[in-house]
Amino acid sequence: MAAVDRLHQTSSHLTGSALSRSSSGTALKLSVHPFKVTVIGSGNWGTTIAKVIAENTCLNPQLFVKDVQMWVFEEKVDGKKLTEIINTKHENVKYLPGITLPGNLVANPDLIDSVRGADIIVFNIPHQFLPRIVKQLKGHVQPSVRAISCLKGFEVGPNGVQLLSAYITQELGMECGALSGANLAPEVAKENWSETTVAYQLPSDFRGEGKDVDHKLLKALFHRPYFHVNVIEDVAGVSIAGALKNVVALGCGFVEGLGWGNNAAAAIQRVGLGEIIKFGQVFFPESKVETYYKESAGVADLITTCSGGRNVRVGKYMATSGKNALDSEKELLNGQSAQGIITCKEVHEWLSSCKKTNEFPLFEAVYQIVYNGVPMVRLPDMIEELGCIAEEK
Ligand SMILES: NC(=O)c1ccc[n+]([C@@H]2O[C@H](COP(=O)([O-])OP(=O)(O)OC[C@H]3O[C@@H](n4cnc5c(N)ncnc54)[C@H](O)[C@@H]3O)[C@@H](O)[C@H]2O)c1
Ligand SMILES: O=P(O)(O)OC[C@H](O)CO
Repeated sequence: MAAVDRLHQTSSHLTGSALSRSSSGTALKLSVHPFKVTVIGSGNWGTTIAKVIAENTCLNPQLFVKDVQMWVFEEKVDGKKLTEIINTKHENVKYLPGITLPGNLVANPDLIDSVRGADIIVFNIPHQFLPRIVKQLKGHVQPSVRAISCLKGFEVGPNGVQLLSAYITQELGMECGALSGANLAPEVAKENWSETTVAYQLPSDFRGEGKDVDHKLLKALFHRPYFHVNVIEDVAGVSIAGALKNVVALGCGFVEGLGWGNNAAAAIQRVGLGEIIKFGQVFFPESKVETYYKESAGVADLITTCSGGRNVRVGKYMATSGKNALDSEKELLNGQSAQGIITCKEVHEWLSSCKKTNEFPLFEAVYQIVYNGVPMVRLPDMIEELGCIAEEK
């Protein structure tokens, strides 16, 4: 039963709320019942963010149920079920090897069972799997549940281009925010200091402090001494920056793999940042330009992704090996996903449908290189040519 339902059932014998201080130092009104948290996904970042959450639920029993369910797409590793390995060895040996996970993080192969009674669901899977997950969840989660999406990408379909948080809200009825930042999973997992941005808007049916998810509660859930959280309202800006920087990182990988050096990589990031901001302004006017330069989810994530993320590595490998994107991803990432490969296709489909590909020449060039075999050396010319066509119009 969700905390809010339990809250309503027991409200007759409530005597009021008390003030508590979370491990992040934030003063919070106590929830009548602690919030139960489920993480859907257990990849490189999924496992890392589940570790962060489980550390906080353990430290804040007044706010959260200690055990955190983590849904795992079951697979065998050396003949053993991954869930069993995680629950006995406390290590995700396939997707986050070498990192000890908290004992209160429980791997669960049953999606529906993992969300039973959850008050907060954190979505953290490669976004191509989201429609199937959401379909399975329908009818098994209450709209009163709140969600945070750590996914990077878009949903392009009959409703045009959609943020993944909006897609989750549309399909499951639950309010959904976003978490994104300069957060390469292996560094966060090792507890090296970094920052992130959580974006969440209080829904119209907000039930009140201590009874519902708000900015203070989200800070208590995600903030760690090594993982500094800033909570804002701009869900669109955070999501757009997180999705599109992966496309820019592929472009960066191409010029690095071609051996063109730091200046070329900086040029790609400059053009990329401009296109990210423009995409937000044109298609999601509610997004705020300041998010892109002030927040970790903005330019900081662009820099870190273009320095050491999986997309830049895939782009570079494509350039040095001559292999295509999917083969490069498979050979380099051991089952992990470089989300820029799918995102550049989603962006191309959307821009084509509204005849605006020329206005985003870097995004379009990356798409043409990945899907139509256009030579990478044409990247500078394509950026210039397409940009000129757009200006002439
Ligand atoms: N890794 C990072 O550094 C990082 C950081 C921030 C955000 N993100 C974002 O978080 C999201 C999740 O990334 P990740 O790194 O956790 O995943 P990942 O790239 O490591 O992908 C592997 C995961 O996909 C799962 N999977 C494989 N086939 C599946 C299927 N058919 N159905 C459902 N799941 C399946 C695997 O079980 C595994 O959990 C992505 O959108 C990514 O861009 C990643
Ligand atoms: O490894 P990537 O390229 O998926 O990027 C990881 C994160 O998004 C960086 O913050």
